[in-house]
Amino acid sequence: MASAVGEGRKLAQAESRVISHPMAPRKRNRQLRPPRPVKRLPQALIIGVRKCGTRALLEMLYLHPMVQKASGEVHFFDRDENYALGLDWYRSKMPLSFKGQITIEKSPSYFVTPEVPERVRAMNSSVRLLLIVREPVTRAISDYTQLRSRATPSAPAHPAPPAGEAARPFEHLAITADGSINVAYRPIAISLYHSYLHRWLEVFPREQLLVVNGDRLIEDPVPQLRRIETFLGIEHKIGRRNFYFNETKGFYCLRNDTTDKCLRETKGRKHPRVDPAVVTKLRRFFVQHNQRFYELVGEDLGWPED
Ligand SMILES: Nc1ncnc2c1ncn2[C@@H]1O[C@H](COP(=O)(O)OS(=O)(=O)O)[C@@H](OP(=O)(O)O)[C@H]1O
Repeated sequence: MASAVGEGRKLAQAESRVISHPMAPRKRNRQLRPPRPVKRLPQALIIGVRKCGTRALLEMLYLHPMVQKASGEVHFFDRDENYALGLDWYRSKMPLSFKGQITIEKSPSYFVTPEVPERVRAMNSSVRLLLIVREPVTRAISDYTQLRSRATPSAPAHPAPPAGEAARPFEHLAITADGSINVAYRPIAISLYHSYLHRWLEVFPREQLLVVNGDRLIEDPVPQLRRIETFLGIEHKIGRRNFYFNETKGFYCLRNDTTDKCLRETKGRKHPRVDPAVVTKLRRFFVQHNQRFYELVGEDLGWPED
C-alpha cells in the first residue's frame, strides 16, 4: 500500500519506543512534543461469527492507517474471569493508538454468549459492531473441520469437543438417528444466527451493527471493505493493490508497503467431503432460520435453499 498505510503505525511504533526508553528525556518543550499514542478501549468490535472470517476481516482492516488491532482474541466480555478484571485490564490488552485511530478487537464467541451485549453496552453504548456471517451450512462444516483438527494447540480458545465426537463424520453429527437435524450439535446451533442476533438488537440500535458477507469477503474483499470503511467513518484507503490471489492457498493474501502475508494454514483449511444429500437437507432446514435472520437485519443474503 502507499506509504500512508504504514506511516501512522510506524510512527506509533517509533513513539512507543521513545516513551518506554529509560533514557528518554523527561522534559521537553510541550509545543514540540509529537502526539503520544496511548492504549484505548476499542471503538469497534468484530463480535463473530466463529469460522466466518473474523481473523481475515481484522487483518484486512488493519491495512488501513487509521486502524489498530488487538493482536489476539481478548475474550473480555465472554469470560467471567476476564470480565472481573475490569476495563483497565481490557485496555491494557489494546494496542497503542493515536487520537482519531480506531482500535478494533475480535473475539468470535462474543456473538453467542448471552451476557456479552449488555456488557459491551456498559463499556460504550456507541461502539460499532461488525458481524461477519457465512452461508450457515458452509460455516457448520468449517466449524466441524476445526473441531476435528483440534486437539491441536492451534485453537486453544475453544473447548475440545466431547471424546469421540471429532472422529465421527459430519453427517452423523449433524443429523440424528431418526433423520432430524441435530440442533444440539454446536456447529449447527451456532449457524442459527437469528437466535443470537436478537439479543444484540435488544441492546443496540440496528444502525450500530454492520453485517459483513463473509463469502463475498473471500471472493472479492475490496467492496466489502469499502462498506466497512464507510461504516467506521474512515477514508477509503484499502484498495485492490492491497491484495493478491494465492493460487496454492486458494484465498486472497494481504499486501502493504512492507510485506506480503497470507493468513495461517489454519485459515482456509480443506473441508472434508460431505454427502450432498445431507448438505441439501441442512440447507432446507436453514431456509426458515435464514429468513428470520434476514428479517432481523433487513437484508436478504441470498443463501442457497437446497
Ligand atoms: N483471505 C483469507 N484467507 C484465509 N481464510 C479466509 C480468508 N478470508 C476468509 N477466510 C475464512 O476464514 C475462515 C476462518 O474464520 P475465522 O477467522 O472467523 O475462524 S475462528 O473462528 O477465528 O477460528 C476460514 O475458514 P476455513 O476455510 O474453514 O478454514 C476461511 O474460509
